[in-house]
Amino acid sequence: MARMSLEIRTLTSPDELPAWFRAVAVGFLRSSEVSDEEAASRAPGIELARTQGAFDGDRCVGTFRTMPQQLTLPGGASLPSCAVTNVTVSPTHRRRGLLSQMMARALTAAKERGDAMASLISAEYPIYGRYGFGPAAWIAEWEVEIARAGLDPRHSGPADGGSVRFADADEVRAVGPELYERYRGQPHRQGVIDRTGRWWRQLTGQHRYPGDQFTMPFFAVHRDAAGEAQGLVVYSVKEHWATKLPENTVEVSSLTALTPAAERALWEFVLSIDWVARVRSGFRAPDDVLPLLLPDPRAARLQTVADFLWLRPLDVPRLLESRSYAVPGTLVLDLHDAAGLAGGRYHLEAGPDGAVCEPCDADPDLSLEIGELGTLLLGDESAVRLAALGRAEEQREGAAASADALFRTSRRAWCPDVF
Ligand SMILES: CC(=O)SCCNC(=O)CCNC(=O)[C@H](O)C(C)(C)COP(=O)(O)OP(=O)(O)OC[C@H]1O[C@@H](n2cnc3c(N)ncnc32)[C@H](O)[C@@H]1OP(=O)(O)O
Repeated sequence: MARMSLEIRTLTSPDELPAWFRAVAVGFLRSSEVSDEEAASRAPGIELARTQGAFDGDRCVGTFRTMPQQLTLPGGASLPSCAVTNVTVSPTHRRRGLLSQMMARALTAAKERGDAMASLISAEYPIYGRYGFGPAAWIAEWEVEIARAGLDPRHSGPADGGSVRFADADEVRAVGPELYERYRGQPHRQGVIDRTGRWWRQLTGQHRYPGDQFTMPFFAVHRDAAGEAQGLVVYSVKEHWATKLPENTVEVSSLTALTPAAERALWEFVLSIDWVARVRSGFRAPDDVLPLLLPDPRAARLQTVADFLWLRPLDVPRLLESRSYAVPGTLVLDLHDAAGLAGGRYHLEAGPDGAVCEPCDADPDLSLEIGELGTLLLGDESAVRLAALGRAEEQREGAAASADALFRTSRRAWCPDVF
């Protein structure tokens, strides 16, 4: 049998994109065909220099792409992350190391570029741990049965004296991006990522792919008493009538609120629409307040809890110096990184006023794989739990609890967007 000649390389010409998009569609089991028209409409979102293909002769059998991303850390600062997406290897070429090679190239490039970390949303749990990624933020989804929730349909409107009004696509494009920028800079928004102009154009139907089934969603903006936009909810309605009884479902795709009053007002709004029997929350932070806004929280039934955002540290001092810490403390971390990108021993001196993290030779307090630091970075996992699981090793008794005192956050990390 002739041996295959497999080549992995960065795409060099937009002419290669149609075959590359077809390979993505095949890898994701979507279709074996992507029209040239659709490929052309997807091409402007792609940075060729960050797009890899695996080729068997002239056939594209593997895909891997990265994008620039800003990712918020505890405290509200954000750092550049190398966002990984469109990872596929054709079923005919799997388990021969193609992904491993594309990942190694992408992480090396990200490190050289100065990205502090890499991020992705993992299709399956077991794929990315081997490359130094760890699950850093989880999602939860609820379905609220309105009849059981006990809400008073005569509720008196937003607690801040503001209003909730529908907005059209133009208003959303005018108000949404700035509102969201303020949102992702708030102190407890760790895990939130930036949204591009293209993201907003897609949301509002200004940018559509040929063949997409787009229906304009409903947009409602909450403004406070001074008229300042403080929140935006985006939802669609799944229609169902059961012999003259309305059984419609509101499906929230995004709810962003800058204040607790706006958050409450927008949830109460979507929970009080006539003809609606159920509200699906969409993917939210696992500690979202939604159930507790209901007189009967059990009316919010949990549908999904799952890992979502995975992080791979690339620049440990920058990551640990850029996040916030509620209490003062010091910790020496011994980080193992088989890829040689971010491992080593680091001394962290942290506190509410800032942190210094430097390479050192001191005796370590805690030893762990680099991916476990990805898991701890946003404060969503306990080092004590990782130690109990054998995923972190205490070199000093009590070090895991000290790490938790430093790293854990009062609100849970959340990434609102799929990328
Ligand atoms: C960010 C995103 O885009 S997530 C989307 C990921 N893509 C998909 O899930 C689409 C369907 N799957 C695929 O296309 C491929 O199977 C991929 C991309 C997941 C893996 O590609 P491959 O080229 O087969 O991976 P590769 O051969 O480099 O695997 C390296 C190691 O990871 C393991 N591995 C790869 N995929 C998986 C998996 N899905 N589950 C468990 N282990 C896996 C391999 O067994 C191998 O282990 P080994 O080194 O101990 O032998």
